[in-house]
Amino acid sequence: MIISRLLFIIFLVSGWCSAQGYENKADNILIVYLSRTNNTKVLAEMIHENVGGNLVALELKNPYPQNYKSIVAQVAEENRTGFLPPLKTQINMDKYDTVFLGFPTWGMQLPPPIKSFLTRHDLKDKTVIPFNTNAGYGIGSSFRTVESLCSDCNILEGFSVTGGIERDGIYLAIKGNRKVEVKELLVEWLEKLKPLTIKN
Ligand SMILES: Cc1cc2nc3c(=O)[nH]c(=O)nc-3n(C[C@H](O)[C@H](O)[C@H](O)COP(=O)(O)O)c2cc1C
Repeated sequence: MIISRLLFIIFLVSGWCSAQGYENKADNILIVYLSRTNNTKVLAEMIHENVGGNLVALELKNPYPQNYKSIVAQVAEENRTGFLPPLKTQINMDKYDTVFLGFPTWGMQLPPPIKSFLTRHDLKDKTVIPFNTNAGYGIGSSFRTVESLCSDCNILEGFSVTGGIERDGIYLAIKGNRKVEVKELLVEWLEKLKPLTIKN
């Protein structure tokens, strides 16, 4: 009796997985993201729920200051000088062929740690899919910079939504009804990508 119930559960779960359509590729999918106030992290987790794969938060050797004005000033200086902050997170890219790359907009640009990631990891010939949250001012030059730092990657259509407004004390904004709304948009986007990311 217990065994037949167990078999039934396995049957249901495997049916659900194949309905997602990503099951063959899950081991080859990396979802890597930078997030300070967790909005981008929520998107990363939603993508992970839908496509599986490995979920990795990028960490820095020297974390940014907590204070908003201090981080804004530091990021502006890093962007000005082209400084690439060293990463604590090192990823062996060999086993991945699809990389979901998540980041907030910082100073209307790609955050320096993502520039570090793209510069210090070999993503040649991999499929790269950017996703982003911002305070309502959009992606700025961030997606274009992904393209230029990853010119030998196959970059697919990215996804971007409004997240928090740290400047005004609004930190995690993708929660409650807003989370439900964002999830619908995100699933719609993933459905469009599916034929491009699954190779049989
Ligand atoms: C240093 C810094 C710079 C930012 N610059 C911008 C910006 O130029 N445009 C914008 O729309 N939002 C900007 N933001 C807001 C974040 O993009 C937004 O809050 C995002 O949702 C944060 O994502 P997270 O919660 O994953 O860290 C900035 C935030 C920080 C900390």
